[in-house]
Amino acid sequence: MNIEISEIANLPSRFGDFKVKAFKEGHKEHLVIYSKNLDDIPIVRVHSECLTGDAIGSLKCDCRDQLEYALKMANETGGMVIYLRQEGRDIGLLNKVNAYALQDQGYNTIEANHQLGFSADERSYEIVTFILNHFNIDKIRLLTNNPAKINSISGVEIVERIPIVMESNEYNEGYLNVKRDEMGHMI
Ligand SMILES: Nc1nc2c(ncn2[C@@H]2O[C@H](COP(=O)(O)OP(=O)(O)OP(=O)(O)O)[C@@H](O)[C@H]2O)c(=O)[nH]1
Ligand SMILES: [Zn+2]
Repeated sequence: MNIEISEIANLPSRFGDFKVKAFKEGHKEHLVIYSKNLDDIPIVRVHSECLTGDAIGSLKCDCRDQLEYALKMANETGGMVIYLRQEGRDIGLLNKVNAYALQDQGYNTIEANHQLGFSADERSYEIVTFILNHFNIDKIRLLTNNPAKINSISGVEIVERIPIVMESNEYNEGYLNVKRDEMGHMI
């Protein structure tokens, strides 16, 4: 894996004063956002890109609420958000919009991926191990509800899982139910 690594920069934000570092992996550019006070066993959120939720405020998912929650927590108690450019569980933005179009016709989030020829979740997390090693972090407390994410992160010890359960709304209720019932999410 050939990874280009940026300098460290300050990033004052509406959620607090952070430091950021970018990691370029092929055509994907990931961002690590972290507080100045990082514990030996830091709280880490591994967040996959969701342009529709994170930037546009879509109500179809819980991504933006989770991102804001994680950034607030990182600011208040110390921690790191690893923002991975794996849009749409790594099927990409165009395919995710096509998946949403299928969802408009009644397919659920998994069925829509399958209709397009993808598995339910195409993501991988090798870069997370690389990033944590780079920061000399070998133990983390991971903010997630997703058992597949816990199983896929290797090379570092996850000493604790911290739930990140957001309130549902009428648009994302079905999506969250599928995550719980078919993807094993602990919500
Ligand atoms: N293909 C597809 N991707 C979606 C859909 N809704 C949200 N996503 C993507 O799902 C991903 C959500 O990732 P995370 O925020 O890391 O959350 P997670 O894997 O569900 O697990 P948690 O850590 O428990 O939040 C993002 O990449 C979103 O773009 C959908 O209906 N179809
Ligand atoms: Zn989302």
